[in-house]
Amino acid sequence: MTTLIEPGHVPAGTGGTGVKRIGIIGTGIMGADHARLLTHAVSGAVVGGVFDLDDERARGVAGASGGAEVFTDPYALIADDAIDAVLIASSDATHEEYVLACVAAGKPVLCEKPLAPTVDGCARILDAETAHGSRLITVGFMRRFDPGYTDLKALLATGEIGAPLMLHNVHRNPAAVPGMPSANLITNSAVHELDITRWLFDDEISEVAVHAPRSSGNAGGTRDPQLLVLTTASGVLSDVEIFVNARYGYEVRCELVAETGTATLDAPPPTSVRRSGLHARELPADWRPRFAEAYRLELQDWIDGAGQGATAWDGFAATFVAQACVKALESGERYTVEMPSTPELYRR
Ligand SMILES: NC(=O)c1ccc[n+]([C@@H]2O[C@H](COP(=O)([O-])OP(=O)(O)OC[C@H]3O[C@@H](n4cnc5c(N)ncnc54)[C@H](O)[C@@H]3O)[C@@H](O)[C@H]2O)c1
Ligand SMILES: O[C@H]1[C@H](O)[C@@H](O)[C@H](O)[C@@H](O)[C@H]1O
Repeated sequence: MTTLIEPGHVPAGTGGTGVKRIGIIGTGIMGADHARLLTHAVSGAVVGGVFDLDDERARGVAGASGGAEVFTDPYALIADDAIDAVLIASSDATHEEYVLACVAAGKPVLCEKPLAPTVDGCARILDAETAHGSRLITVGFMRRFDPGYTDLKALLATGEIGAPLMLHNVHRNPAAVPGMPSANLITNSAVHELDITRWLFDDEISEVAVHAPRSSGNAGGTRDPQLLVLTTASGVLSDVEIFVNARYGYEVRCELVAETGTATLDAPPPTSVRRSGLHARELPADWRPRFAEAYRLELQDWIDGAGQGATAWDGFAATFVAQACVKALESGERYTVEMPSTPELYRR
């Protein structure tokens, strides 16, 4: 039986060892990567159990994690007393049912972003957690732990470059599934920038517009790229270029413009190569190398119960803004975002 935990903390492990046994649901790219980090790079945790609809994947990750139990029923994993906390890394649309089951079992859960792809789904999760009465849910907005973004936030707090005015974000993936719904660029990818904008400025997004040029010939009918223009309640403008078929590599960067200075977040690898008339740096193929340290810090924070991760409210808020952006994309109009007031549970 799990004791009351606050906020989103993983409880002390069973057996008095202090080591927490984590159950992972979804052992694809992210589930496997989190399992690797929990096993080799995070202290105080082991992978205790895994479940995936694809049994072979689950077995592979269990083997690589030192022989974790392979469950055939995800709800049995959640209910198992030997599992102290659950990490959900299955596909977006499945998050809600698993998070709700974790809350019903009183079990801490780290859910990959988005908390749920729809506002209704996020609202049902908020209702369940607020009825439970304490925070169990952490959402995997790992950029909050990325050293580049935390430097930007610390710099703003010093006042050295004055008050923020604009944030220009670039978010590019090499390739997406052909014909992917255009809304996914917002709900699955740009949702990171929606969260980072709220977190960096400690401000709500109050208005959104989305522009799309002609789509790339590589996008298979998806509206790609897109340009989101977000305005915060205090009047900061955050624009997001999201381009998921950029082909050349994975890249996330931004420039913060403030009243007396600017700051650029780039994450070039430390080594550059000069040859054949080129001066080049390699770009990663996906998010794992780019945000490796952020994932490690996010997991360590969760295991330690330090509570710096995004809450279910942050997950709700990001999806709430994402939904307004989807409407803006579809209609070509601007939308005012009327965020509901923050429930008491998340005001502390
Ligand atoms: N924070 C980040 O930077 C980041 C990066 C990539 C993906 N993600 C998120 O992580 C999640 C997983 O993404 P991925 O890239 O690993 O995808 P993936 O397709 O590689 O893996 C998803 C896995 O979930 C399994 N699955 C599907 N439905 C399931 C169900 N009902 N129950 C259990 N397992 C199920 C699939 O078999 C697959 O193995 C997604 O929600 C995605 O948005 C987050
Ligand atoms: O699911 C992934 C993940 O969230 C990455 O962090 C993001 O950069 C990608 O665009 C998205 O497709």
